[in-house]
Amino acid sequence: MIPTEDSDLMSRGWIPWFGAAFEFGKAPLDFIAQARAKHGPVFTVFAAGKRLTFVTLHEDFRTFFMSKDVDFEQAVQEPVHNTASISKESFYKFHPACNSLIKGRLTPGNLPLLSSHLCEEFNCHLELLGSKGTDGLSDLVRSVMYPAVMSNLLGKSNSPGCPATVQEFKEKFRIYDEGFEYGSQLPEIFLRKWAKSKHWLLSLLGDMVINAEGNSPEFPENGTKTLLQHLVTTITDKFLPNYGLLMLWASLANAIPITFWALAFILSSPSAYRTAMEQITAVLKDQGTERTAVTAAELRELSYVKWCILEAIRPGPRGPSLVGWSAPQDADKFLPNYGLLMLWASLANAIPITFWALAFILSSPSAYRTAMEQITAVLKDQGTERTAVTAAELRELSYVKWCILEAIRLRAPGAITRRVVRPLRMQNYVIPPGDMLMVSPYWAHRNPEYFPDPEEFKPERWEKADLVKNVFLEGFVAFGGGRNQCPGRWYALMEMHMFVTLILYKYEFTLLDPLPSPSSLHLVGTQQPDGPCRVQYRHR
Ligand code: HEM
Repeated sequence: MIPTEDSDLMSRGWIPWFGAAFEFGKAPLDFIAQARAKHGPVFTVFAAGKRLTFVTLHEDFRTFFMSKDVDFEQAVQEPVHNTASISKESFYKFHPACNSLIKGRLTPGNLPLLSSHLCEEFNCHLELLGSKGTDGLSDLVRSVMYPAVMSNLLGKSNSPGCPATVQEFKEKFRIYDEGFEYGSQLPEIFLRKWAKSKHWLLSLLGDMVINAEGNSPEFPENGTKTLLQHLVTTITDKFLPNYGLLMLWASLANAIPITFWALAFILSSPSAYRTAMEQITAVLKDQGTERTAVTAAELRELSYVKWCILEAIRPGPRGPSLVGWSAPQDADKFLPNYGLLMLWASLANAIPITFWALAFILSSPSAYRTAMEQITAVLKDQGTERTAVTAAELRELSYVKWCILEAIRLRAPGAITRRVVRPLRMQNYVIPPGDMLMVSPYWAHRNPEYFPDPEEFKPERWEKADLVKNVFLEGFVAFGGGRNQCPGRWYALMEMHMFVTLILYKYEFTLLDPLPSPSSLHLVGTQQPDGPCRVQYRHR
């Protein structure tokens, strides 16, 4: 245990503290629960060279999300650098614009611009599953959702087209996603296979950015561009004022001081002054001094004056040196890297959750019955080949949405983080600047005060949430909170809701394995299953 570091503040508790990298690293999710039971609601773990201070009481979450003494960007900058090779400078410059862009494009009001295209893509990729088969449920969900969501957010030409390219993408993305947590903390040389996948994905994103730069709207029916096209425009446009500034700077900052030095050198050297003046008067002859013309031809004859200028430019102990600028090429240097981050954020959480939602529904006879009754009542007797699911129909499919929210609750991200930038008071403690402040949505959702029978899959609990007004249940923090709350949450809910509805409407399933447990290996993001979950499926 160590004392708090700010003795000026009134509350001077001792934060329970322990160096526990090894136990923590083995199964971090389990470790958090054990540490909380043993040490109370606020405790610090020293792991991977960092102090991680966990806050576990709901009453402290508001401070975590809203306090000006904690910072999101400072918490994630280094992981972003390690996982997407974005420089610190570029990250601080572009992150706010990227965040506002995604938030703005994926508001509930904008989703109808994307949803009918997404529905077509789901239909098309679901048909590729064939009329029957046996597969891992998780793999099956990925095979359909990856290409459909990529087409919807990045553009049709940027979505893996044939089964072989889908397979290749799935494999590279799986390695990248599974190693994301370690990759965010360790240099690439310790993670060769992971680094290879990362560079493969970066190069893929490089090609995608080139495709996106064409900039004609991807969805001509409503003039909408893809999220990637908007990202390209945002980053390039944000740089435009910088180009302008650089050009202004370049045109003034060097030439004018050099002119000063050339004059100063000439005036302080009698022989240089004499020679320069002889040449100038010989060339310009006896023009008037009021409007004196100096033509290009005359400049060519004024060689000595030019030498004086070149001598002033020459870097040396007394002379100024010219600073070059190469920033224009840097403007979009990191575009593929931002693209990769966006791609990861859009696939890494929603797709495992879709797997869990389906697995929970299929393994609970009553949930399955209720969901199917609702789906068949709402979609009526449309054909199962090209099934349209509109926004209005999704609104009627409330039970399916509850199932999805319940799956998110049970498999919520292991931890989200902020960096403490000024001493932060919480409970009886003062948390010192530099600490990484951690909240675990996974454990927060297991607090029986907010979620009775917390381990049970109970979709009905969501009846109390005002989902029409987009309000979740109290205590639900799967999407984080405050200024940096997940900007993709409304899109995530829409895509999962639509996909689960479609696949259950089109196919009958038989579970071949018991419901797997969640793996406690990772803190970043939603959980993966820790064992197989195979299904047999057949077209209805
Ligand atoms: C079930 C699905 C999802 C979950 C549980 C989830 C959860 C989260 C969480 C917890 C954060 C951090 C928030 C914080 O620290 O307060 C986050 C950030 C983010 N999410 Fe999601 N997310 C999901 C789906 C998506 C989707 C589908 C997209 C994009 C289409 C997306 C885009 C992002 C982005 C870009 C960020 C980073 C925001 C920033 O840098 O400020 N997410 N998400």
